[in-house]
Amino acid sequence: MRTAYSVETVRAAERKLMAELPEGALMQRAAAGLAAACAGLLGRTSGTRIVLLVGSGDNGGDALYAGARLARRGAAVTAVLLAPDRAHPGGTEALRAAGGRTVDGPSAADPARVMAGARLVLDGIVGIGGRGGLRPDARIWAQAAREAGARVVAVDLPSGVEAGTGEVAGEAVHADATVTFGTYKPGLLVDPAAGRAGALRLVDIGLAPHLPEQPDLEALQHADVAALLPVPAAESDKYRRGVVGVVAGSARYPGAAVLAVAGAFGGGAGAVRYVGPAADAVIARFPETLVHAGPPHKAGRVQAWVVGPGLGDGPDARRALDDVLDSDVPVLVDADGLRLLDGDRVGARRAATLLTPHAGEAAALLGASREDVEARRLDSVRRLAGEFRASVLLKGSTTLVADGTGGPVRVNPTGTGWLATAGSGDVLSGLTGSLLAAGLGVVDAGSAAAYLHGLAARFAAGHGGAPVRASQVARALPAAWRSVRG
Ligand SMILES: NC(=O)C1=CN([C@@H]2O[C@H](COP(=O)(O)OP(=O)(O)OC[C@H]3O[C@@H](n4cnc5c(N)ncnc54)[C@H](OP(=O)(O)O)[C@@H]3O)[C@@H](O)[C@H]2O)[C@@H](O)CC1
Ligand SMILES: [K+]
Repeated sequence: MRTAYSVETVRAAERKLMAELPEGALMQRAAAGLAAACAGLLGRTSGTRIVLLVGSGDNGGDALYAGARLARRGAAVTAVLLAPDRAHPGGTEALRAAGGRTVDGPSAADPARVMAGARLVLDGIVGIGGRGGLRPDARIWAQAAREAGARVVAVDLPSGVEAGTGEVAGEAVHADATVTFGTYKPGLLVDPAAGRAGALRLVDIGLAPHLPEQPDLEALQHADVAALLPVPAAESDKYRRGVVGVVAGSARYPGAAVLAVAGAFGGGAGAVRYVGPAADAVIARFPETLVHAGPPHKAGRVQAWVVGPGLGDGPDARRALDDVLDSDVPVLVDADGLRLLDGDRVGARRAATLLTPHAGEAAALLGASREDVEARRLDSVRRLAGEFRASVLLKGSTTLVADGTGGPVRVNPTGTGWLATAGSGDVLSGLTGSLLAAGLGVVDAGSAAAYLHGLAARFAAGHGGAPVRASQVARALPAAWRSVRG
């Protein structure tokens, strides 16, 4: 599991750790890890041109000390000091002593000339002390770095992103890799900031013992998902494996029912009950489905419900939604179900409720704009969970799952742009419902399902990548299970 902590928590842990260590030791640990990562990336340091972009804080100090280490290995290192009179004094001295040179950033006439021939640029403009996007001087240098074709390695964070939230208020560095210290920060895992970070590398500086047990953010990895997935034992029957009920589809959108049921089978439910007007289409594709035409509560035993995909917004849809919300088993509400949702009814439920909006649906629920939700994903998912007193899975490039009780938010690392296709959300809803029916908690079910779903899309897109349809994502779910369990 990858975990991330807020900036305040990181600062508090750093203070405790620093109190145990000699002055400057922590920065040396960071710089040593950073220099080693850069040397690894370059392969050869001797004679290699490296440019450091150095801001006014300790982030610039890390870059300068790492630059000094690389200069001692034979690299030709130039530090561009963006605030020359406030650049880290010890770091500047160490770099010069190692044979590196410094350039006054704001008064340099031609950034392109400074960058010429650089294979690596270290972004030490700003780290966890940053606020807002890149300032104009920094922007010019970040742009010159990209135009020079150098690999950009961000120190701790890509400069210009909000470390604690993943927001990007203005311009930010686009890094090929980020070397971060002590722990991941939310901005490295949540978009839009995560999309600027490139490949992540964590350098151990001894911070872990000083961090609280509960992180702010968690990202599952293969082994975590494998441990969550239900595997049938010899004595399992369909109820032990979980029966999931799917209330989805309409005369107009029968396909949504088929895709949600496909997802439900892909989640390993012992049985899938379908309730709604698209039974013929469902049976034609999945003859093993148990179909029912009456109200959901008369459908037979169900251990979790999925309601909403392609449901439409007529009176039948509303009745079916309310019927399911009156049940005492976990309920996942998606798509049209979210448009019809009665917040009081959700708040009054005793069993768990999981809302699974995409950004547009989340915006409607929050009375915000879609752009706002996309720009502030972490804040949006937490607000939704708080307002509806429910768990929320916010779909998108970095899908988030919040439980509404202030526990860690889960962020999905397997997402892919290929998933932005009609019907892929229907597959996810069925898949998640299946895991709920098997007895997983809402956050575990949502995050494990998002993980498998992303992986399945990647497998369906294949090596190199090709467009996929939602039904292909569902078909690739067994491969995703095998990959995780193997
Ligand atoms: N603490 C530790 O133990 C360890 C910390 N470590 C390292 O220290 C980093 C944190 O260092 P930090 O606290 O000095 O802050 P930092 O991020 O360098 O920037 C602060 C300065 O930037 C400025 N600034 C603000 N916004 C800006 C913007 N948008 N664009 C441009 N400039 C902007 C602002 O200046 P001002 O607003 O006054 O002009 C402020 O003074 C951390 O990320 C890690 O790399 C490691 O060595 C491990 C041990
Ligand atoms: K940085």
